[in-house]
Amino acid sequence: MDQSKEQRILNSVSYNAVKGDPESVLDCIDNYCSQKEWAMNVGDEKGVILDKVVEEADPTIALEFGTYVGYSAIRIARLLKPNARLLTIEFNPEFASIAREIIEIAGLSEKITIIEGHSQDIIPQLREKYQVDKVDFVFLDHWKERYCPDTILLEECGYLKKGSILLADNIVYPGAPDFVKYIRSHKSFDCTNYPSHLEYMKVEDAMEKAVYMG
Ligand SMILES: Cn1cnc(CNC(=O)c2cc(-c3ccc(F)cc3)cc(O)c2O)c1
Ligand SMILES: [Mg+2]
Repeated sequence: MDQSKEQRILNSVSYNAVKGDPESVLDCIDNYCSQKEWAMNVGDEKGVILDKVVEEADPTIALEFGTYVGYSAIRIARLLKPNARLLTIEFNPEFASIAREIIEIAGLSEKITIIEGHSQDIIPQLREKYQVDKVDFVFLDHWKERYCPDTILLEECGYLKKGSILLADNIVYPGAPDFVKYIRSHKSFDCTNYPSHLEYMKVEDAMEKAVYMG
């Protein structure tokens, strides 16, 4: 059977990246996806915005929706302090298994837990099953129509604390209009928009940061 695009990305990382070096894994994926096959990684341009917000948050517990092949999980985890960890949720089992291998090549398997399943099912389990009390940083990069309901669910489950930082990808393209309307009109969130471009393309996109004010 023909290999998937995601399998071809793994092949490229496995062949070209330096084992244990997250930067070389990121560079390999960015080179492959800008020169060979486009893929929906946050990419190098929006990746710099992600880096800056992660450094601002300096999270102990980080949460990601939409692992895909693990590019943003590596971007986040490479910046985490020694005892900090990232939980990343992916519904597609093929993506999750490719991400597990790419994260292993980056040498970040100890800092990253991949949880397979649908976000709305997993969020209520984070406290009991994954010992999560509060989340310090959340990266939303999964199905765009899930951004809003999952943010509401995080708040309802009590995982957000004063200063928790949410960062959402693809605010312009593919877009998440209900999330933007909700978060910008919610009194407990302080929002900032970061104009950028769709990964590996000259198409306009943006990221939205929302700080929970308690
Ligand atoms: C199937 N699936 C598993 N995870 C997801 C969630 N991610 C996205 O949907 C997503 C899509 C695009 C995109 C797709 C087509 C296009 F023409 C332009 C942009 C870009 C992104 O950065 C994304 O995060 C979808
Ligand atoms: Mg995205």
